[in-house]
Amino acid sequence: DSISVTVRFRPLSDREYQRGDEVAWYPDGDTLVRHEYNPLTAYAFDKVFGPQATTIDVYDVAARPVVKAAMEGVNGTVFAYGVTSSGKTHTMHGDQESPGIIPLAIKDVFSIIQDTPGREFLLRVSYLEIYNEVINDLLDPTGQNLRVREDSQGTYVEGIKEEVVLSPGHALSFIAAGEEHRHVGSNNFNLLSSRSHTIFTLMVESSATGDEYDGVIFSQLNLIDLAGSESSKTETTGLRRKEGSYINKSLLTLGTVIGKLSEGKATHIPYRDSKLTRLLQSSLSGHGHVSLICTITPASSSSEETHNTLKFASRAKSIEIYASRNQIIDEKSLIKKYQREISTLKLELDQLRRGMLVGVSHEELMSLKQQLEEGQVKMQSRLEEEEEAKAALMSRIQKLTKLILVSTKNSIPGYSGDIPTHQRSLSAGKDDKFDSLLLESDNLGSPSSTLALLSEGSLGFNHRRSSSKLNDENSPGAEFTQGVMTPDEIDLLVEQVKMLAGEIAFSTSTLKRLVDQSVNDPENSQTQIQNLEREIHEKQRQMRGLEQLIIESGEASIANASLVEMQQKVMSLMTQCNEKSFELEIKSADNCILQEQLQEKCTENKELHEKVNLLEQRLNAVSSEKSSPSCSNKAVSGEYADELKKKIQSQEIENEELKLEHVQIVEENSGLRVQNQKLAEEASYAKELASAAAVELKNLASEVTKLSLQNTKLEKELAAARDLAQTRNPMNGVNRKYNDGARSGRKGRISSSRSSGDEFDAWNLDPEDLKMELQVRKQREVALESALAEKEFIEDEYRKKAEEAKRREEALENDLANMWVLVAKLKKDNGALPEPNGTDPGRELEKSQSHAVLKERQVSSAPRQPEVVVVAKTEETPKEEPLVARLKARMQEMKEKEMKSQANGDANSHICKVCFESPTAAILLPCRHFCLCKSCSLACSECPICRTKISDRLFAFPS
Ligand SMILES: Nc1ncnc2c1ncn2[C@@H]1O[C@H](COP(=O)(O)OP(=O)(O)OP(=O)(O)O)[C@@H](O)[C@H]1O
Repeated sequence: DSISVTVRFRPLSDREYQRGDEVAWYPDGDTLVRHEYNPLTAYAFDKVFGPQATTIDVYDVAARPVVKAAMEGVNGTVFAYGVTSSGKTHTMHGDQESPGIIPLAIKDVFSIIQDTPGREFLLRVSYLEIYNEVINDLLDPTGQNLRVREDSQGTYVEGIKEEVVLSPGHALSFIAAGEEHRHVGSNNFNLLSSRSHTIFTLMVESSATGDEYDGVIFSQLNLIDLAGSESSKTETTGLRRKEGSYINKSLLTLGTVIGKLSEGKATHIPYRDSKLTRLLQSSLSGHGHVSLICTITPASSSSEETHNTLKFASRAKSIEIYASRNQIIDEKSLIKKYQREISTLKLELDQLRRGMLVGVSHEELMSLKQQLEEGQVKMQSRLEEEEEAKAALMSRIQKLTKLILVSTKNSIPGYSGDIPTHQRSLSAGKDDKFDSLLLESDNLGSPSSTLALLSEGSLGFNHRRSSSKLNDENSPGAEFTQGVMTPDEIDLLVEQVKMLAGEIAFSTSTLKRLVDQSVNDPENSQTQIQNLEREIHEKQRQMRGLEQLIIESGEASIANASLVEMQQKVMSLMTQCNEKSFELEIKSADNCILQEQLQEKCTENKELHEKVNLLEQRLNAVSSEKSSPSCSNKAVSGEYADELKKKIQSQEIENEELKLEHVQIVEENSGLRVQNQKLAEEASYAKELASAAAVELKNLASEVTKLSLQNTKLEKELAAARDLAQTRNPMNGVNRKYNDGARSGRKGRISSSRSSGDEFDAWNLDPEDLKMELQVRKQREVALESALAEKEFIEDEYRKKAEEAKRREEALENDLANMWVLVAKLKKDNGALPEPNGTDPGRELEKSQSHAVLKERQVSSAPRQPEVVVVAKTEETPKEEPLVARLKARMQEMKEKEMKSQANGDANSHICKVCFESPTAAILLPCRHFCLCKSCSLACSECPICRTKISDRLFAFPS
C-alpha cells in the first residue's frame, strides 16, 4: 500500500479578503488540485476536500480506516501538514463547533470497544510536544527535555508519562490538560499559531477473553499536529523567529526524508537530523498505516507556499508501506499483568472467606453469639484483622478491574449510563454538538459509570441501580420496611451505601477543583462551594441512615435467626460494614484534607482581597491628590486601580514567561559554547595540519630548488659537451687535421694529455684513433643525455608532489576558513551585540573569511604559474612560508575578534555570505553552508563554498 494523502482547502480568511487576495488554487473534482492561472499545473491525490467540507468528512476518509486498523493491532499515524494558518490545528483538534480528528478518533475508539464483545482492551495515552528540538511531556510538566531511545520495536521517548484512560471524556481531559502546556504564540498570519509539533499517542492492548484467548495484540495510534512552516512573509522577531527556524529546519528534514523515501532507493535516510523524523521513523519507514492531511489556503498571496505543500504531498504519495499486525509476548503486556493479578487476588479472597468460616468452632460461635448479644463491638475487633485484609484486597481488585475496558453490549443490554454534568466539563468543550458526540457513548461516558459496569461484570456486584435514583423522591432505604430484611435487600442497601460513597468522593473532587478556581472568581465559587458542601453533608447523612438501617436489620435478624443463619448474616454484615467504614475513613480523611485546603485558600483569598483593597485605597488617595476631588474622579481612580491591577498581573505573567525564556536561552547558550569549543579544537587541528603541510611544502620546494640547480649545471655541461662535439666534428675536424699532418709529413698520435682537458694534438692523430675518440665521445654524450632525462623525470615527480602539497594546503586553508565562518555564524546565532564603535566583529570576521575563501577559489581556478617561479619566490622570501604566516596571522586575528565579540556580544545573525549585507529575507541553502540574500541566491546557481547546486529555495526565512 502507499501513504494515504488527502488535501483540505480552507476558506479564504477575512484577512485575505481584506487584502484583496484571489483564488489561486482550487479543487478540481474529488481528486485534483489545479492552479487558477496556469491550468496545466495540477496535482492528483487520494481525495481533495473543498473549503465547505467538514472535519467529519475528512475524518471518514483520512483517519477512520487508520483508527480501525489500530484497534485491530496495526500501527497508525495521522498527521496534518501545511504552512502556518492553513488549518492544521483546526483539522486535528478542532473546536466546540467542529471537533477535530483527535476527539473524533477517541470517540471512535471507544465505540469500537463497545462493538467488540469478547475482547478486553487496555488503553493508555501519552502527549508530547517538540519545541525548539526539545521534547516536553504535556501530561507531566516536570517531564522536560526527554530523550529519544531505540529498541527492537523502534524509537520511543524515555520517561514519558502514560495514562490509562477509561472513557472518551477521560481521554479528552488529558488532551485539554496537555494543551494548556503547549507552546502557542501569535504571528502576523495566525493569532494562535502552534509553535511546536505535538504527538498524541494512543496505545491499545487487547486480547480475546476466556477460551478464545490468542495472545495480546498491541498497537499505537499517533495523531500529530505539526507546527506550520513559515515563509519570509511571516514577520517575526526574537523568540518567534528562533522558533520559526527550528520549525522550518525540522520540516525541511521531514521533506528530505519523505523525498528520499519516495525515491525508493536504498540510500541513507536522515531520520536522525531532527527529533520529529526520529520519532516518526518507524511510521515513515512503512511499519504501519500513514495518513497525511495537507491543509492549504486558496489565497493568491500564499500561492507559492501552497505549491510547495502540494509538491511535498505529491512526493509523499509515492512512499510504500508494509503495514502488518503486531503481536506482543504476554509477559510484556500490561493487560495480561492486570488480569493475572486480579485472578490471584480473587483466589486469595476466596481462601480468606473460606478460612473465616472453617476456622470458627462451635464454642467460638457460642461465644460469638454471646458477644453479639452484648454488642457487636467486641466481635468487630475479633474479625477486624481479616476484614481489613479483605477490604484491601477488594479495593485492589476494584482498582485493577476498572482499568480494563470491556464491551457492555452483551452483558447488560439497554443499560444507560448516567453522566454527571460536571464530569463532562472535563471534555474539550461544553458545546451541545460536542457533548452529543460523547453522549453517544453513554455507557462509557464517565469513569464512575465505567467502573460500575466493570465491577458488575467481573466481581458480580449488583450496580444496576443508577445513582440518580438515590436522589429522587424515594429517600434512600425508604422502600425497605423497618425490621427483618432478606439478604438481597441488605445487599441492595449495601450497594446504595457504596454508590453514595462514590458520589461523595466525586463531589469532593469537584469541591477541590472549585477551591482551586475560587482564586480567580471568589464570589461565584463561594456559593458553589457552599452548595457542594451542603450536598456532601446531605449524602453523608443519608449514608449514615442507610448504615443504621443495615445495623438495625442485622440486629433484628440476629434476634430471629437460627445460630448458623445468624452467624452467616453477621459475617456478611460485618464484612460489608467494614468495607464501608474503611472506605468512609479514607473519604473522610480526604475530606478533612480538602477542608483544610479550602480553609487555607479562603484565608489566602481574604488576605489577597485585603491587599487589593489596601492598594485600591492607596491608589484612590494618590489619584484624588492629583486631581480635583469630584465624584467622577473617584470612579476614574477606581477604574485606574483596576487597570493597574490588571497591568500588574499581566506584568507578572510576562515576567514568568521571560524567566522561562531566559532559562531556555541559558541552556542553548551552554550548548553553543560546547559546540564552539569543539569547533575551536577542530580549527587548531586544522591549523596544525596546515603548518605540517607548509613545512612539507618548504622541504619540497628546497629539494626542487636543489634539483633545478643541479639541472642547470647539467644542462650547462651538456651544452658545453655538445659545443665541443660540434667543434670536433669527425669529418671536418679530422680531415682538416689529417691534411695538415700529411702536408707536414708527420704522423700524429693522440696525446696522453687529452684526457686532462680533452686537448689533443692534431698532428699526433691517426684515423683509427680519431674514430675511437669519436666513439667514446658519442657514448658519453648518450650517457649524459639519459642522465638529463632521468633528472627531468625526477624533477617532474617533485613538481607533481609540490602541486599536490599546494592543493592540500589550499583545501586545508578552505576548511579552516569554513570553520571560522561557522564559528562566526554560531556566535551570531547566539545573539551577540555589535561593537560600540559601530563595527561588527562577527560580520567583519565573516566577511574576511568569506573573502578569503572566495579569493582562494579564484586562485585555485586561475592557471598555475610555472614551478620554477614558485621556487624562486620561496628563495627570495626565506624568512617564513607565506601560507603559514598568513594562516598564523589569520588565526591570531580570528582569535582576537572572537574574544572581542564574546566580550561585546554580536547581534547580527543572518548575513548574506556573498554581498555581506543583512537582508530582510535570506535563504538557507540545502547544503546548509550559507544563507544568502534573495537576490544573491537567485544569481548563484550553486553554493559558493561546496558548489552544491541550489535546487530548492523554498525555505526562506527572515534575516
Ligand atoms: N477548514 C476551515 N474552515 C474554517 N476555518 C478554518 C478552517 N481551517 C482553518 N480555519 C481557521 O483558520 C485559522 C488558522 O487555523 P489553524 O490555527 O488551524 O492553522 P494552523 O495551520 O494550525 O496554523 P499554525 O501552524 O500557525 O499553528 C483559525 O482561525 C481557524 O479557525
